[in-house]
Amino acid sequence: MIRVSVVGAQGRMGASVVEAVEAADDMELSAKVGEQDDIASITPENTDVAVEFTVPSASLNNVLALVAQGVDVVVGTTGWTDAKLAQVTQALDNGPRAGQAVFIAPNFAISAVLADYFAAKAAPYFTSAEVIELHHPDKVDAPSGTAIHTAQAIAAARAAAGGEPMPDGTQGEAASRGQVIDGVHVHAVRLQGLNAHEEVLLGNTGEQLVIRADSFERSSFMPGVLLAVRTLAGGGHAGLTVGLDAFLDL
Ligand SMILES: NC(=O)C1=CN([C@@H]2O[C@H](COP(=O)(O)OP(=O)(O)OC[C@H]3O[C@@H](n4cnc5c(N)ncnc54)[C@H](O)[C@@H]3O)[C@@H](O)[C@H]2O)C=CC1
Ligand SMILES: O=C(O)C1=N[C@H](C(=O)O)C[C@H](O)C1
Repeated sequence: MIRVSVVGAQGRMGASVVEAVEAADDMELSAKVGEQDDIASITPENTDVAVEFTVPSASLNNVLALVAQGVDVVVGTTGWTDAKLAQVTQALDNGPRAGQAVFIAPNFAISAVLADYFAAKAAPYFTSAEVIELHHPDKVDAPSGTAIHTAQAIAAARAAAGGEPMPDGTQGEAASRGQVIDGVHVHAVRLQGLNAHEEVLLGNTGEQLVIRADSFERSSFMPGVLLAVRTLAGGGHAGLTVGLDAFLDL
């Protein structure tokens, strides 16, 4: 049995992970840790993999604490920057156990992972690309971690193909054009009734490709979370890995 502890267990995602772990035949729930609990209670003696879904302001410290304890971590919380990722890599290098692993996914839903992948594949063939993410109004961060990741992937694919900057006649600063991430405009919608959705618009003269992913329920993230837990528990992924595509045969 894989012993799993959940950090942020009382949150929307944390509670779904608790349910998914309890329903999995090959896993057992070890600890449920919330904001008021001591994360140091999670140790290699009681936990094979910790799953972390909290808030961007707390996630880095949680991950560093778990790595210092010698615990492998699957992270779904957003807000990761290159500087934060570098701190995780450094912590892993100094971890108390050989072969320690941290896995971070901007999105665990297969639809979103594939949308991201297809967008990067398509990007070099289009003059313009913009990203629209749409979420429930309780979400604290904007734009979504997924949209940032998608924009970066589009920009990298365009740059690798030697693409020109996108045409845009807007004059001066215009907030309504969204946040520009690596040259790609990203727009965030918060709407009651939505869960997690993303559209990538790709345009050429006279044509458009729309790639859309919809997570209607949080259950859509659970197969990806469990895949990551099983993969880390199986070993062989020492160090920091980002993105569920690393564990898929794409
Ligand atoms: N990677 C993915 O596929 C997905 C990622 N997310 C991300 O996961 C994160 C959590 O989302 P939700 O569950 O909707 O938020 P939420 O607000 O429902 O839950 C966050 C929980 O973390 C707890 N918390 C805050 N600080 C903590 C700390 N220091 N230690 C332990 N617990 C702490 C809060 O008390 C709360 O219960 C967000 O960053 C969100 O964007 C959400 C859905 C899917
Ligand atoms: O907060 C959410 O709900 C989600 N957060 C992640 C993100 O910011 O990309 C993943 C998914 O979009 C749901």
